[in-house]
Amino acid sequence: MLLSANHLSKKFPTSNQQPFVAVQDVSFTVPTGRVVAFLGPNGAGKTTTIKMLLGLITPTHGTIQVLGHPVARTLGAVGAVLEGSRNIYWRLSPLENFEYWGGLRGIPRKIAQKRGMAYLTTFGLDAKADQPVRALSRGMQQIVAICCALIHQPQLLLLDEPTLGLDLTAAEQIQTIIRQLVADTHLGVLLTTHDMSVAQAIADDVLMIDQGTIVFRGETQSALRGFSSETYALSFAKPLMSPELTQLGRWGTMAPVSPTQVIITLADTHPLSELLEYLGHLPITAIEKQQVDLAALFKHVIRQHQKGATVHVDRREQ
Ligand SMILES: Nc1ncnc2c1ncn2[C@@H]1O[C@H](COP(=O)(O)OP(=O)(O)OP(=O)(O)O)[C@@H](O)[C@H]1O
Repeated sequence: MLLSANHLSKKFPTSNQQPFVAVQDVSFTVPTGRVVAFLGPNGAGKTTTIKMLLGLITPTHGTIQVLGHPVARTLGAVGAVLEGSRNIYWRLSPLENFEYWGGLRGIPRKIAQKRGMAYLTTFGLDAKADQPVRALSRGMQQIVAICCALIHQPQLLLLDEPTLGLDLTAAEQIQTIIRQLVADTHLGVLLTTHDMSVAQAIADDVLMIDQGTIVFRGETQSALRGFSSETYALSFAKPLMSPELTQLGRWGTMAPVSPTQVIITLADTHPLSELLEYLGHLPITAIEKQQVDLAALFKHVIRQHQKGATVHVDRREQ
C-alpha cells in the first residue's frame, strides 16, 4: 500500500482543561495509481490530517506509513500542493521555481530544469517557462505548482483544493492533468476539495470526514450506484403541508424540487416498505428511482451523521 493511515487522532490544547479533538481514530489507505478524494465540511479535520501525513504536526495517536515505512523517513516519496499556487515563488519563473524546489529535494539543477520543462511541454505551458509566475493566469500557476510538487518524482501526491478559484475550463484542465499523471506514472493522489463535481469526475475512491471521524468510504462509482438505488423522486397531486414534509424527512435526507416534488434518500435504518406505507396516506402520483450525484451523496452522509443516525461507513464491498 502506498499510504496507510492507522487510527490517527489529533488533540489540540485549549484554554480550559479539555483538549479539542480535531481528528479521532481516522484510518484509510491510498493505493498506487488511484485518486482518493478526501471530503468533508469546513472544520471537519481534513487539513489537520494532511498536516499529519506530511509530518508537519505529530499525531496524538496512530501511525502513518508510506510504502510500508514510517512517514518521517519517507517524505521523499510525497509531493504536496497545499495552498494552491501560493506555495511557489511568484517573482521567479517556472524554470527558476523548478530549480529552487528541486534543489531543496536534492535534485541537481539541470535535471530539475529538464523534468520541469518536460511537464510544462506535456501540459502546454512550455512558452511560459521563463515568465515570472505572477504574470501567469491562476490556472497556469496551479499547473506550475503541481509540476513543482512532482519535481522529485514522488509516488504520492497530496493536493489541497487544486481547482479552487479556477474557471470551468482551467478546472477541467487540472482534472485532466491529474488523471493523465495517474495513468502515466501510477501516482497515488489524495485530493481535498469542496467541489463535488471535481471529486466525482476524477476520484476512484471517496473518503468523507465529519467532526473528526470518517463517516463514509467507498469506491466512487459503486457508491453512487448504491445510493441511486436508495433515492427516489416522489411526485404529489398537490403541494405537501409542512408537517407532512417534516414527517417525510424522518425517512432519510430530503430535498424539495418543486412544491409537488421531493427527492428522498433513505437512511440506512429505514426500508422502502415503511416509506411506501406512509406514502399511502399522501396524494402520491409517482415514485421514480433517482440518479444520485456525489454532491447529493455527500449531503446525505453528512446530514445523517449530524442527525446522529447510523451511517453505514464502509461501502467498498458494494
Ligand atoms: N492548531 C490548532 N489548534 C486548535 N485547533 C485547531 C488547530 N488546527 C485546527 N484546529 C481545529 O480543528 C478542527 C479541524 O480543522 P481543519 O483545518 O483540519 O479542518 P478542515 O476540514 O481542513 O476545514 P476546511 O475545509 O475549512 O479547511 C477545526 O475545528 C479547527 O478549528
